[in-house]
Amino acid sequence: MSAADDRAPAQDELEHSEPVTVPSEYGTFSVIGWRVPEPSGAPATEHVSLSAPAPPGEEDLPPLVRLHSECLTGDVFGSWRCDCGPQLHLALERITEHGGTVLYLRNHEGRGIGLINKLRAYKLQDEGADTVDANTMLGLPADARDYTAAARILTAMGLSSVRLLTNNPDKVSKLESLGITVTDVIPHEVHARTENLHYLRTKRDRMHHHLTHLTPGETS
Ligand SMILES: Nc1nc2c(ncn2[C@@H]2O[C@H](COP(=O)(O)OP(=O)(O)OP(=O)(O)O)[C@@H](O)[C@H]2O)c(=O)[nH]1
Ligand SMILES: [Zn+2]
Repeated sequence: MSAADDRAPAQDELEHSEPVTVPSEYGTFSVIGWRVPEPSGAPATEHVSLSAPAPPGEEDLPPLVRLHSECLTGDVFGSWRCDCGPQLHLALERITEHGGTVLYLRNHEGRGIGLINKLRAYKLQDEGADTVDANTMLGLPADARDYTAAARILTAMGLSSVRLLTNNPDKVSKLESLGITVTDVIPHEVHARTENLHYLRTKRDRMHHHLTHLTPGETS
């Protein structure tokens, strides 16, 4: 353990590791781990940023940023119930091509209700509820995500003005309310599948996501 690890951080202090290089199938990233105290006083959550430089000709644009909410089932296990896995892979590709940062938010699993509650919500969806009502039936918010940690990390990285990869207008307004300027909202739509079509239509119709091509196999 290093001297830095021994040091007791102030209660609301943002901690981070030094950047390390991670080569991957998408390209090479500069990766930083971030530890952000939860406002509730709950144990701090560890997040991770993956960044790549902008190519010549694109350095003067605000950086591309993807705020990716953790989805263990989609991101790691390749679940087809949602579009998270393909969205993550598309973001990593876009960031290595155009430069910018993927910020992987690990307190956002299940739109902020956690993994076990998300799986409980899946059970209710299998019994007929949609993704919004399933959360509500569990006595939980339809979307419990808080972007304070994301805004703190972006600010610490010097990214106060960004081009955001998202289909979710609520994500844009919440980030802007925390002091980050979103100069452009760049659609981040991936192929719909038969298995996630109902879920995506619910996101479009009830959560106002900009999803324009909801036929399996199509993307914008
Ligand atoms: N509670 C709940 N969470 C889900 C469900 N399906 C996916 N998620 C979670 O939803 C989060 C991703 O949110 P989305 O609404 O898919 O997309 P978004 O991040 O708001 O918007 P984009 O930036 O356009 O991707 C991840 O944390 C997933 O774990 C579900 O049926 N119920
Ligand atoms: Zn998912």
